Amino acid sequence: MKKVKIEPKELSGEISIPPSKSISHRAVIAASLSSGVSEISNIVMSKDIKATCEAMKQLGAEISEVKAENERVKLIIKGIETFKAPKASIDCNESGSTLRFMIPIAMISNSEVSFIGKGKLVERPLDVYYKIFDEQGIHYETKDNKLPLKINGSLTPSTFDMRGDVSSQFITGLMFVLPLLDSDSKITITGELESKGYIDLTISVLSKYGIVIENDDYKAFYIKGRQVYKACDYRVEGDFSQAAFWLVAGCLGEKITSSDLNEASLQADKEVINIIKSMAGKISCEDNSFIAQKSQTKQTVIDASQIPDIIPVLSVLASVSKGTTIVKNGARLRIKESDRLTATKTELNKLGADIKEEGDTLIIKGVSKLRGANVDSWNDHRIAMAMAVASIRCEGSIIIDGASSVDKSYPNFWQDFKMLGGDICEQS
Ligand SMILES: O=C(O)C1=C[C@@H](OP(=O)(O)O)[C@@H](O)[C@H](O)C1
Ligand SMILES: C=C(OP(=O)(O)O)C(=O)O
Repeated sequence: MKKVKIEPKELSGEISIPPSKSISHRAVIAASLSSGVSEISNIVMSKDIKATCEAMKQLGAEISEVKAENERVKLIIKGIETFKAPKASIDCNESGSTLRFMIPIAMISNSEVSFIGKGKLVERPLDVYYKIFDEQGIHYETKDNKLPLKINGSLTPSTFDMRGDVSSQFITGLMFVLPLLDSDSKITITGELESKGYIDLTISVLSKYGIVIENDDYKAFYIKGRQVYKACDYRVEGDFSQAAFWLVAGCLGEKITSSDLNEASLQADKEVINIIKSMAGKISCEDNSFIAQKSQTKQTVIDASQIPDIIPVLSVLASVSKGTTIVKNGARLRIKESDRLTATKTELNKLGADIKEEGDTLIIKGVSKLRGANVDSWNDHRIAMAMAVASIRCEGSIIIDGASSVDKSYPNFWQDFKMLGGDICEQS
């Protein structure tokens, strides 16, 4: 689907939130590294999760899909017995998580491995790994620091000094493999660790598979070598990054209930609840469902450093809230599927929002209404979905180009939008 045209309408109803993409990646990898068979239920085979499954299969995991309800599947994963050398390049498509997680894992095969990808992934930074390869004398080839990347060598247990402000995905990547090395390792973080919640998720999923990582206040992580992954059945909980779209939609329109979320979740983007409440958004919680209702919201200050994925949709809410909202510490938003600071500002301003970018800060002055216009997703799923939510408050129809970018994480997004009453039609 290239373009969608949306006629402004308030949405309402109940939505079963799709499973967490971040947890799905981690569960698929941990099960693939385990001895024995694991069942991972409540998975959506979005493009990113498919890329991770294909990568683990290339290394020797056996993964089969059992159809469950709606678009969800259960994966039966027989863990890798002997690591295989990948026969072809590992295609990470547009998934930063897949690339940063798979690099150290594929190196266990101790053969030459190569990585390819598409879109902005080709240029998303990998320097944190290149520094480690240089320190450990690992041979790698890349042109202008872009994919494709070839690596020949394996990691040695060590103390790894890693920057905390580029992407937490490098730290998660090492956490998958350091337990398998033949002696102990330590990761020390230089600077402040951003996206901490994603590290909590990694440690939590790994612990279910028998792996222990000691966290010394996010400044250092101690990882014993010679640990063994043990197969474990796992049901993936709902995704707060995706729920954010419907929670904002509920505050802009009518009542929307987002179900299948875990009230006690470790997901960083659960913070969306506190942020919307701080903006006077009406959100209540009942039995792991969150109910959002039409609200007159007001300005706030949002620190983007721990929650980069929910900034586009929170900017939609801020655009039609009273007062001026500040989104600060957004530097890492520029190295996602798009430059999310510029994309959010540019596309929402086309709809009549009043957003300025100053350094890595967005200054969002609330306006009383938005207007219809043609906007672009910048091939970023989170921009496409944020624009769809913005349509609720537009005074004319909006056309979103690059609508199929949602397939990266939420292939059923447009069906769900329609199910809640959205008036959309596909355009060629
Ligand atoms: O580990 C993960 O699952 C993720 C970590 C975050 O990235 P950064 O650590 O690069 O901010 C987040 O933006 C991404 O969507 C998923
Ligand atoms: C940035 C994202 O994912 P990734 O880094 O895995 O591409 C995302 O899902 O918004």
